Amino acid sequence: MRYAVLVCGPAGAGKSTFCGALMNHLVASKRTAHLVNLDPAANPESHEYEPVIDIRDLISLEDVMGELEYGPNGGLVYCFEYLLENMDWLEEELGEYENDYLIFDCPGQIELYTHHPFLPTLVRDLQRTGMRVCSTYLLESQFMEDKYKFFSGVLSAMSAMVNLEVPWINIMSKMDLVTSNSEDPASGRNGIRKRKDIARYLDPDPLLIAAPFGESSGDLATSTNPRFHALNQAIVQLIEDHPLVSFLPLDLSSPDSLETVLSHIDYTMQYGEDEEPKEPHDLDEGDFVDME
Ligand SMILES: Nc1nc2c(ncn2[C@@H]2O[C@H](COP(=O)(O)OP(=O)(O)OP(=O)(O)O)[C@@H](O)[C@H]2O)c(=O)[nH]1
Ligand SMILES: [Mg+2]
Repeated sequence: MRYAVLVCGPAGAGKSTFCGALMNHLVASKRTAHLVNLDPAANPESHEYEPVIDIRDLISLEDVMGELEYGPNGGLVYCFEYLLENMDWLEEELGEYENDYLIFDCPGQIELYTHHPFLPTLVRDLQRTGMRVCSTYLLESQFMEDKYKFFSGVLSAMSAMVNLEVPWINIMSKMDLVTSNSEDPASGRNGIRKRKDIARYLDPDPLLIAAPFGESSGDLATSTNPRFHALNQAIVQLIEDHPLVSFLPLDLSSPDSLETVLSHIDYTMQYGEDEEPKEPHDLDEGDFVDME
């Protein structure tokens, strides 16, 4: 059985860093894993591990921009369309990896996750070749500093999730930054200082945007334009009715945190089907203890 873990999320969410950390962790646990780079714009030095398969061997953004005179965004879309037309290239490259765990570092263009057919087509192709696919979606912890930015992140995660129809794990990356913030009483602009506040973001509480929250946030009813109140209310209702998104915290400075995330990934793919299926580590109060 072959396993594919897609690492998705907006630009700069920490996808490539997470891929490297996951590779390190798997190698240290004596498991075979390989990195696949699907980002045509990736800097060759951005990966700690040399990718075994690299979209840049098929097409690179530099060439597209240079030869076809595309701008960076049009160029990226061109690269993915080119890959979709040449999926036999990817299948051939993947053919060498039987019984392996493949980590796909995806590009950070949000369009790819919301409405471009690239990822759904890729997933269907991978599944057709008998791979078990799961996707992770990273949002960085700085999103928690601004409720509106945070909920737009939640909505984009939701949109990507319903678009892809594979087992899905949302990850709040760069949690180490929240820890260092919390040591500084002057920071935590929106009151992300206490454990229970973090919990309201990891398991998004729609009331964060419906009602005033924390001392420093002010009264949202007066701080936002009344024209948006009905929209906010509708978003609150949507998230309340469809609580699809919750986040696993990822703090790369803690090996336990990475292990917890990995155990969830393994569990959703039922990694090692001959073995007893493992329960994922419980995400309990203890996971936040060292964040205080
Ligand atoms: N503090 C902290 N910084 C991180 C962490 N992960 C990534 N970063 C930093 O965030 C920036 C972006 O990280 P990348 O891993 O390149 O993010 P990406 O999602 O691959 O970015 P794109 O491929 O450009 O979309 C880099 O400067 C990293 O050093 C983390 O866990 N903690
Ligand atoms: Mg990257």
